[in-house]
Amino acid sequence: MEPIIQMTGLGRDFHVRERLRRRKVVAVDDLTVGVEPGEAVGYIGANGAGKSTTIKMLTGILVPTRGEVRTCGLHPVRERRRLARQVGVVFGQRSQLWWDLPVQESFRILAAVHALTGEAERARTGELVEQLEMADFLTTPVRQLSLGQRMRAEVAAALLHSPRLVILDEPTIGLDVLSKQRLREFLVAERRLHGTTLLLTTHDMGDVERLCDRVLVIDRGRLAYDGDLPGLSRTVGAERVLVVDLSEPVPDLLDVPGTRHLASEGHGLRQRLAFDAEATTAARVLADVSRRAEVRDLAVEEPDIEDVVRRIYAARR
Ligand SMILES: Nc1ncnc2c1ncn2[C@@H]1O[C@H](COP(=O)(O)OP(=O)(O)OP(=O)(O)O)[C@@H](O)[C@H]1O
Repeated sequence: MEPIIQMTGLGRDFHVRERLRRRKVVAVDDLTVGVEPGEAVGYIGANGAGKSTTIKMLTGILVPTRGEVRTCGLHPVRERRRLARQVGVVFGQRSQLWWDLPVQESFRILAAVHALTGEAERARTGELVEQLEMADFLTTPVRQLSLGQRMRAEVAAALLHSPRLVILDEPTIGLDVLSKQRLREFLVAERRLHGTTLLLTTHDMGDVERLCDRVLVIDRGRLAYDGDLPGLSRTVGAERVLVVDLSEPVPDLLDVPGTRHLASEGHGLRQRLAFDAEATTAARVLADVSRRAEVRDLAVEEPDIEDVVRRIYAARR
């Protein structure tokens, strides 16, 4: 099958004026990545790493300086209108809704733009209204919506024409826990029902954990990692954490080989020990702890993904 996104040696420079000089900023460099139909890909990186620039090239907003890009088999700049029929884009910070119109009017206009009419329009709008729980604010002008409501309306607007590829730039930024959860559940369902391909940039690792089966890390314009989340943790040797509940309070377990004591609660009844999964195992740490105190319960926590990404950047400096 033809990849839905294919970037080959893709690059984009900007020339910025600094006092009297012009300085070249290489925003994206030598990016070669293919995304297959149906994949859900998290595109992550620090501020200024080049995520938005990549998305703008994928959607035809920016012309690349170097290399090639095909989105849905199309040339994004030259075939931008054809591409718009197959791609839905959500920019967390920018709206494609009409500020003074009720939400449902925006949907009607967008449906007309995409030549979606009659029963097809009713069915798709009905599906989105139900799944994104928008019935209560369909007649409310967009400017009066809460952020969570507006984001749901934005996502519905971008997905009204059932695009094959949905690109989301920071879709959950600023949302409360419940709104985030709703939006994520919707995207998971949309993908399951329609085989939609997702590409999302985010600083929220919860988005990546719950939505994506592949992660691309971009660092200063270049691809730093391409694989799954557990692999990302292994690559940087991130620590896991053993949490032990003990039968009686004991002093902090500071000398368990291969571990770092993180914290104690309840005068030492619960202790948290970080360990490097490459250097030792949870079983070995547990055996050592058991020699010092009776363990009533335990849990092993996976690496904190924020920490993982910080380590990737640090390793490349
Ligand atoms: N229009 C522009 N003119 C000049 N420089 C730009 C322009 N757009 C982006 N850049 C520069 O290109 C680099 C990459 O920016 P980009 O917006 O793609 O990063 P990002 O990963 O999306 O960051 P963020 O997470 O902060 O949104 C940065 O150094 C940025 O300052």
